[in-house]
Amino acid sequence: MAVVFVAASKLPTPFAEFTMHGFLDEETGKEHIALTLGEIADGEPVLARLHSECLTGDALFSQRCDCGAQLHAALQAIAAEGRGVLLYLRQEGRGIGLLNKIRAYQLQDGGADTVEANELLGFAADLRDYSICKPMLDYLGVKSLKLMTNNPRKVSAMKGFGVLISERKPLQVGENPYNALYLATKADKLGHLLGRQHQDEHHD
Ligand SMILES: Nc1nc2c(ncn2[C@@H]2O[C@H](COP(=O)(O)OP(=O)(O)OP(=O)(O)O)[C@@H](O)[C@H]2O)c(=O)[nH]1
Ligand SMILES: [Zn+2]
Repeated sequence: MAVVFVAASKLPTPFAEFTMHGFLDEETGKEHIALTLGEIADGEPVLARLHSECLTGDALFSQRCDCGAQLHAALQAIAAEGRGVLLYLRQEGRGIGLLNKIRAYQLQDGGADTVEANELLGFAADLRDYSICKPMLDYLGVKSLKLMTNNPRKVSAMKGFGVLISERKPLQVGENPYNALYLATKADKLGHLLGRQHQDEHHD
């Protein structure tokens, strides 16, 4: 079982006209997408975002999280550079799925934080598996990333799969009164690098 390429098309957006590549994970049946811009298979580091699905933030303007603002900012940055890749990964709710995320939000409405809510539902805090990224990047010919993320787990996961990370670019956008506690919990319990002191990190 593998993640296989199925079809590609143009995807015009307000930011740029991307190429959209569709992939099927034959093991889970999940359908993932890569948006690409420019020449990315030349071996040079590629501006990249590995974005986990958040229907509420990405499509419904939710302010409970920072996902929509991060998606917007990442596409804008790729368009400004004229070159890059965004993998849109269908691992909603850090891998627990949309309906369980709503259950988790209900628990958070009652006072739990985002990690406690997952645990109360019997899930680990973060169930995402980034191994799906590797065959997608291989298909696209991308070998090295300038990765837009605050999440060190994404950096170490990619390195573990042999993908070079030339640079981590912080992506701190979309903070608001509704997601302040959520972002603080990500920093405290999930290791996200959200302090003001974090500058771009260069890796060898
Ligand atoms: N279980 C759960 N998932 C959430 C909650 N809030 C947001 N999410 C999910 O968290 C994920 C966030 O994905 P990303 O923005 O790609 O990843 P990240 O770990 O925040 O790292 P960054 O690259 O720094 O943004 C999405 O799958 C959201 O659906 C929550 O309260 N509970
Ligand atoms: Zn979100």
